[in-house]
Order: sequence, then structure tokens, then C-alpha cells
Amino acid sequence: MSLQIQMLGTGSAFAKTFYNTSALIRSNERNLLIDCGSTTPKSLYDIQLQPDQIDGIVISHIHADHVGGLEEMAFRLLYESNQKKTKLYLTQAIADTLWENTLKGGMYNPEDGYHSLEDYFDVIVIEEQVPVVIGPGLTIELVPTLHISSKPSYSLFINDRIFYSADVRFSEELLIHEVAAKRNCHTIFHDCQLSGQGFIHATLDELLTLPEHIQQRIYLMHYADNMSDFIGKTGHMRFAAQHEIIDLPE
Ligand SMILES: Nc1ccn([C@@H]2O[C@@H]3COP(=O)(O)O[C@H]3[C@H]2O)c(=O)n1
Ligand SMILES: [Zn+2]
Ligand SMILES: [Zn+2]
Repeated sequence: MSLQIQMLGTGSAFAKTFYNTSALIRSNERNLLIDCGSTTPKSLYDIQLQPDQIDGIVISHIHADHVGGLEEMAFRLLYESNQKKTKLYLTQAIADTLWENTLKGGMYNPEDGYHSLEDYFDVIVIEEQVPVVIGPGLTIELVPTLHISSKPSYSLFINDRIFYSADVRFSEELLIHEVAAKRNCHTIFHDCQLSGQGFIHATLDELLTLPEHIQQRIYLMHYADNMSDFIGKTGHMRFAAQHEIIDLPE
């Protein structure tokens, strides 16, 4: 069994030199996409991966840098790949609003029989905080975390031992108690706002308050275009690089 994560993008919502933060989990020939932002299809194109080679997409929350590429993925599967549907893993809270408030504008096409999310995707509604088997050697669990108040938003545990924050505010409780102490995650992918106050994202200054043994497990992602100004200033944490493939212990 092998498990790898390839960062398709490591940029913030407004980054222009990095693609939107999104990752490809590669496990035993299966490809699971975490989020699909507006620039994710171009990143997949760069690594020569076609939409029909993606086995599933899991959605953390509804912001364009995390779901803005779904329309293209669905249309290309439909019109270029023989009406193939990809699996879309999401919670009920996300399913309730993704179609109605984000995708319907471009994708509602009753004339041809396209009325809902299910007409484009093989929708798999998953419970919060319940691990779901994606395939042999791969489980994911979506845990609700705080990003924008009143907007459903999730971080992920992969095989219980890898934490992927998606977009979250800094939380010592989450990182020190849940991720490090309780689950003993060996690898952590965390969003990082490099400067300014972190109203809705964890800032670098906040992450630098974590103990060294936790920082050592952290790859920083979702950073702005001025990332290079911060090389050498991230304590024991590393920047995840775009298209970098990281081998993960299972
Ligand atoms: N209350 C908010 C809401 C949004 N934003 C900015 O918009 C971006 C949407 O994608 P994101 O990756 O969550 O980052 C958000 C902020 O840059 C913000 O700065 N404050
Ligand atoms: Zn984001
Ligand atoms: Zn967001």
C-alpha cells in the first residue's frame, strides 16, 4: 500500500503565482482530490491528469478557491468523457448550498435533464466526524472547524493520522489537543496567512506559537504570492511546494 499527497496548488484565494490550495491524495492507484478551486483544472492539466482520472473529490467549504473548478470538471466529464460522473464527497450542510447557491447558475439545464447536483456528480453525503472508506488503505473524516462564522466548513483527517486544515482560524485546542495529542498525527497541512491579522485564517505568527514537536510536522499551504520573503522565518515548519509529491506513512 502506498500513500502520497501531491499539492496541486498552495496559494491563497487571491494568489496569482500559485494555484488555489488543493491536494491530490494518491493511494493504490486511486486519485482523490481535496477541493477543486477555480485554478485547480489548470494545475491538473499541468501534471497531465484528466478529469476522468480523478476518482473522487472531497469538498471542505464553499469559497471559489475551493469549489470554483467544479463546473469545469463536471462539464468536461459530461461532454468530453462520455457522461462519466465523478464521486463528490460532502456533508449534507455543504450539499444543501453548493448546488443552490454556487453551481446552479451555470449548470441548471432542465431542457437536457440537468436539474441538480446528482445529475452531474455521484454525490456521496458523509456524516461529520465519521471516517469514510474511500478505497483500500484510505479513509477520510470531515470535522467541522471554524473559518467564517455561520458557513459550514471542514478540516480533514486522512487515515486518522494526517491532518489537512483546509481554511481554518488558528485553534490551539484543535492542533495541540485533537491533532497532536489525541490523534498523534504525523503530518499536518495547515493554511497560513503570512502577514496581517488572522480573522478567518491561521497566521504565521499564531502557528509559530506551537511547540516545536508540532511545528516539525507542519507543511504550510494557502499562502500569498510573497511567500519567498518568509523562507527561513517559519520556525520548524516547511512550506509545501506546488506540485510537490510527499510520501506519507499510512
Ligand atoms: N470575512 C472575510 C471573508 C473573505 N475574505 C477573503 O476572501 C477569501 C475567500 O477565500 P479564502 O481562501 O477563505 O480567503 C478569503 C479572504 O482572503 C476575508 O478576508 N474576510
Ligand atoms: Zn481558501
Ligand atoms: Zn475559505
